[in-house]
Amino acid sequence: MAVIELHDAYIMQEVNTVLQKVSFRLEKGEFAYLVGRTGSGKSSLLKTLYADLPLGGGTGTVADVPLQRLSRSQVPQLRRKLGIIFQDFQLLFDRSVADNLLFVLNATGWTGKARKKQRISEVLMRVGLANVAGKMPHQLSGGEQQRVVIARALLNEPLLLLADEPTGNLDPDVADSIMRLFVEINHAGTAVLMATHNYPLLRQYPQRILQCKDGHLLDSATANLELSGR
Ligand SMILES: Nc1ncnc2c1ncn2[C@@H]1O[C@H](COP(=O)(O)OP(=O)(O)OP(=O)(O)O)[C@@H](O)[C@H]1O
Repeated sequence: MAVIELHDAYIMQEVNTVLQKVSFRLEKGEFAYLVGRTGSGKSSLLKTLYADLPLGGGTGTVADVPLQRLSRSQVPQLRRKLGIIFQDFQLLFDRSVADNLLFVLNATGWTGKARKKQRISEVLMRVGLANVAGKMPHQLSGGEQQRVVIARALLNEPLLLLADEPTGNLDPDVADSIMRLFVEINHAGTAVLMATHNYPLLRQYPQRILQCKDGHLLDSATANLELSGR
């Protein structure tokens, strides 16, 4: 079963085509990196997959939701099936870690105080942060904050995690531990598509690679990629 299936898809920023004729499938439980020089279209592709940008042409399905002609009301339905780890989705700094997570549970229709509390401890435990629920985000290190962002993405047991540079701005040891967390989550059955510039991690944890290049998406599953430089 595919969690992402694009066929001749056009990835657009307003009237400009960023990527053309993009076709690939990501299967349930699969892991793939998304690489490419700065400005090559990685974020635009991810944004199209979670319906922040409209599909410019072709067809696409993410977690069984068709992307073409998606109505506003279907966007939350799609996003509930995804975990999104993106610069645009940072923690709310005016409330505690638990309240950040609660905010998402409330927005996605969870009910029952005890159930919500239970789910919050489960996801924090899952990312190795059992004791931070009452802390404010600014009391945490960058790596801990990123773990909370990952915990938040796991709240609704997503089929697919979309991550944009989740190890950016972290020192190498912390980046490595975040990467191991992604591998663990993936082994538990969640598909992962991760945009990254972190070539050492890519070599250390080899996986399928999708590369944005010259307006096209290349796939290590079907082509030899040249990955020198950014
Ligand atoms: N909000 C926007 N409006 C118009 N054009 C945009 C917008 N965001 C990005 N673009 C353009 O779309 C193209 C692809 O950008 P995108 O952010 O997808 O690249 P990227 O591969 O994610 O880059 P980076 O590695 O720097 O994050 C670039 O030419 C960029 O200038």
